[in-house]
Amino acid sequence: MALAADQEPTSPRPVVEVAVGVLINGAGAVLLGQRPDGKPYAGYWEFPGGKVEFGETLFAALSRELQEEIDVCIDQAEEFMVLEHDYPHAYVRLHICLVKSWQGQPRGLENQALGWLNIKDIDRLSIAGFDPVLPATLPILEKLKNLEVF
Ligand SMILES: Nc1nc2c([nH]c(=O)n2[C@H]2C[C@H](O)[C@@H](COP(=O)(O)OP(=O)(O)OP(=O)(O)O)O2)c(=O)[nH]1
Ligand SMILES: [Mg+2]
Repeated sequence: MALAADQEPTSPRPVVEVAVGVLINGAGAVLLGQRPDGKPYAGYWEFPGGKVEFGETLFAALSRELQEEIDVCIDQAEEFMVLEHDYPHAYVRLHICLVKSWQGQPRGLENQALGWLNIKDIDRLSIAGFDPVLPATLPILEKLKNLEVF
Protein backbone atom coordinates (compact mmCIF):
# COMPACT_ATOMS: atom_id res chain seq x y z
CA MET A 1 0.00 0.00 0.00
CA ALA A 2 1.38 3.42 -0.91
CA LEU A 3 2.00 5.85 1.89
CA ALA A 4 0.44 9.28 1.77
CA ALA A 5 2.95 12.02 1.01
CA ASP A 6 3.01 13.20 4.61
CA GLN A 7 3.72 9.64 5.85
CA GLU A 8 6.66 8.87 3.59
CA PRO A 9 9.90 8.29 5.43
CA THR A 10 12.04 11.35 5.04
CA SER A 11 15.81 11.24 4.84
CA PRO A 12 17.36 12.79 7.95
CA ARG A 13 18.67 16.31 7.49
CA PRO A 14 22.44 16.66 7.64
CA VAL A 15 23.66 17.98 10.98
CA VAL A 16 25.72 21.16 10.78
CA GLU A 17 28.26 21.14 13.63
CA VAL A 18 28.90 24.64 15.00
CA ALA A 19 31.56 25.85 17.46
CA VAL A 20 30.29 28.71 19.63
CA GLY A 21 32.41 30.76 22.04
CA VAL A 22 31.14 32.54 25.14
CA LEU A 23 33.83 35.05 26.10
CA ILE A 24 33.43 36.09 29.75
CA ASN A 25 35.27 39.13 31.03
CA GLY A 26 36.34 40.08 34.55
CA ALA A 27 33.15 42.10 35.10
CA GLY A 28 30.89 39.08 34.55
CA ALA A 29 29.79 40.09 31.06
CA VAL A 30 29.61 37.95 27.92
CA LEU A 31 30.36 39.06 24.36
CA LEU A 32 27.59 39.04 21.75
CA GLY A 33 27.79 39.92 18.07
CA GLN A 34 25.09 40.94 15.62
CA ARG A 35 24.82 38.69 12.56
CA PRO A 36 25.98 40.52 9.45
CA ASP A 37 23.84 41.26 6.39
CA GLY A 38 23.65 38.44 3.90
CA LYS A 39 23.53 35.63 6.50
CA PRO A 40 20.35 33.88 7.64
CA TYR A 41 18.88 35.82 10.58
CA ALA A 42 20.91 38.96 9.77
CA GLY A 43 20.62 41.50 12.59
CA TYR A 44 20.01 38.86 15.28
CA TRP A 45 22.45 38.71 18.21
CA GLU A 46 24.52 35.57 18.78
CA PHE A 47 27.73 34.40 20.33
CA PRO A 48 30.70 34.46 17.97
CA GLY A 49 31.43 31.17 16.21
CA GLY A 50 30.69 29.18 13.11
CA LYS A 51 30.70 25.89 11.28
CA VAL A 52 33.26 23.21 12.10
CA GLU A 53 35.18 22.30 8.94
CA PHE A 54 35.89 18.73 7.85
CA GLY A 55 38.66 17.15 9.95
CA GLU A 56 38.82 20.02 12.44
CA THR A 57 38.69 19.54 16.20
CA LEU A 58 36.18 21.61 18.13
CA PHE A 59 38.95 23.70 19.71
CA ALA A 60 40.61 24.31 16.31
CA ALA A 61 37.28 25.38 14.81
CA LEU A 62 36.53 27.69 17.75
CA SER A 63 40.00 29.25 17.60
CA ARG A 64 39.72 29.84 13.85
CA GLU A 65 36.19 31.28 14.00
CA LEU A 66 37.01 33.67 16.84
CA GLN A 67 40.13 34.82 15.01
CA GLU A 68 38.15 35.35 11.78
CA GLU A 69 35.13 37.03 13.34
CA ILE A 70 36.41 39.01 16.34
CA ASP A 71 40.22 39.04 15.97
CA VAL A 72 41.09 37.32 19.24
CA CYS A 73 43.36 34.38 19.93
CA ILE A 74 41.88 32.14 22.62
CA ASP A 75 44.10 30.56 25.29
CA GLN A 76 41.64 27.94 26.46
CA ALA A 77 37.99 26.84 26.22
CA GLU A 78 35.75 24.77 28.49
CA GLU A 79 32.81 22.78 27.17
CA PHE A 80 29.62 24.33 28.54
CA MET A 81 26.69 22.74 26.72
CA VAL A 82 25.59 21.11 23.47
CA LEU A 83 22.23 21.80 21.88
CA GLU A 84 20.47 21.14 18.61
CA HIS A 85 18.04 23.33 16.72
CA ASP A 86 16.05 22.78 13.55
CA TYR A 87 16.09 26.02 11.51
CA PRO A 88 14.48 26.36 8.08
CA HIS A 89 17.98 26.92 6.62
CA ALA A 90 19.79 24.11 8.52
CA TYR A 91 19.68 21.58 11.34
CA VAL A 92 22.47 22.73 13.67
CA ARG A 93 24.28 21.19 16.63
CA LEU A 94 25.91 23.91 18.71
CA HIS A 95 28.98 23.03 20.80
CA ILE A 96 29.14 25.92 23.24
CA CYS A 97 32.41 26.64 25.06
CA LEU A 98 33.27 29.11 27.80
CA VAL A 99 36.34 31.20 27.08
CA LYS A 100 37.85 33.01 30.07
CA SER A 101 41.27 33.85 28.65
CA TRP A 102 42.24 35.28 25.26
CA GLN A 103 44.73 37.59 23.60
CA GLY A 104 43.68 40.79 21.85
CA GLN A 105 40.77 43.21 22.03
CA PRO A 106 37.61 41.88 20.35
CA ARG A 107 36.58 43.82 17.25
CA GLY A 108 34.06 42.91 14.56
CA LEU A 109 35.99 41.80 11.48
CA GLU A 110 32.77 41.16 9.52
CA ASN A 111 31.44 44.69 10.13
CA GLN A 112 29.21 43.26 12.83
CA ALA A 113 28.36 45.16 16.00
CA LEU A 114 29.72 43.66 19.22
CA GLY A 115 28.60 44.26 22.77
CA TRP A 116 29.17 43.02 26.31
CA LEU A 117 26.07 41.82 28.13
CA ASN A 118 26.31 41.54 31.89
CA ILE A 119 25.00 38.17 33.05
CA LYS A 120 22.82 40.08 35.56
CA ASP A 121 20.98 41.68 32.61
CA ILE A 122 20.03 38.48 30.79
CA ASP A 123 16.37 38.95 31.74
CA ARG A 124 16.48 42.49 30.28
CA LEU A 125 17.83 41.79 26.78
CA SER A 126 15.73 44.42 25.10
CA ILE A 127 16.68 47.20 27.53
CA ALA A 128 20.32 46.14 27.33
CA GLY A 129 20.13 46.49 23.51
CA PHE A 130 20.40 42.81 22.52
CA ASP A 131 17.10 42.13 20.84
CA PRO A 132 16.39 39.94 18.91
CA VAL A 133 18.63 37.01 19.83
CA LEU A 134 18.91 33.85 17.68
CA PRO A 135 16.33 31.27 18.85
CA ALA A 136 18.98 28.65 19.72
CA THR A 137 21.04 31.24 21.62
CA LEU A 138 18.30 31.82 24.20
CA PRO A 139 18.85 28.50 26.06
CA ILE A 140 22.55 29.37 26.33
CA LEU A 141 21.69 32.68 27.99
CA GLU A 142 19.25 30.86 30.32
CA LYS A 143 22.01 28.51 31.47
CA LEU A 144 24.49 31.37 31.88
CA LYS A 145 22.20 32.90 34.52
CA ASN A 146 23.14 30.00 36.80
CA LEU A 147 26.87 30.40 36.28
CA GLU A 148 28.94 31.23 39.34
CA VAL A 149 31.21 33.75 37.67
CA PHE A 150 33.63 34.76 40.35
N1 LIG B 1 27.88 31.48 15.93
C1 LIG B 1 26.69 31.17 16.42
N2 LIG B 1 25.82 30.45 15.66
C2 LIG B 1 24.62 30.20 16.20
C3 LIG B 1 24.25 30.65 17.50
N3 LIG B 1 22.98 30.27 17.74
C4 LIG B 1 22.54 29.62 16.64
O1 LIG B 1 21.44 29.14 16.46
N4 LIG B 1 23.54 29.57 15.68
C5 LIG B 1 23.38 28.97 14.36
C6 LIG B 1 23.19 29.99 13.28
C7 LIG B 1 23.79 29.32 12.08
O2 LIG B 1 22.81 28.48 11.47
C8 LIG B 1 24.88 28.45 12.67
C9 LIG B 1 26.22 29.12 12.72
O3 LIG B 1 26.62 29.41 11.49
P1 LIG B 1 27.34 30.77 11.08
O4 LIG B 1 26.43 31.44 10.14
O5 LIG B 1 27.85 31.53 12.26
O6 LIG B 1 28.52 30.07 10.35
P2 LIG B 1 29.88 30.69 9.88
O7 LIG B 1 30.35 31.69 10.86
O8 LIG B 1 30.74 29.48 9.59
O9 LIG B 1 29.45 31.49 8.60
P3 LIG B 1 29.61 31.26 7.06
O10 LIG B 1 31.08 31.28 6.80
O11 LIG B 1 28.98 29.94 6.76
O12 LIG B 1 28.86 32.43 6.49
O13 LIG B 1 24.52 28.23 14.03
C10 LIG B 1 25.17 31.39 18.26
O14 LIG B 1 24.93 31.83 19.40
N5 LIG B 1 26.37 31.62 17.69
MG1 LIG C 1 29.58 32.75 12.45
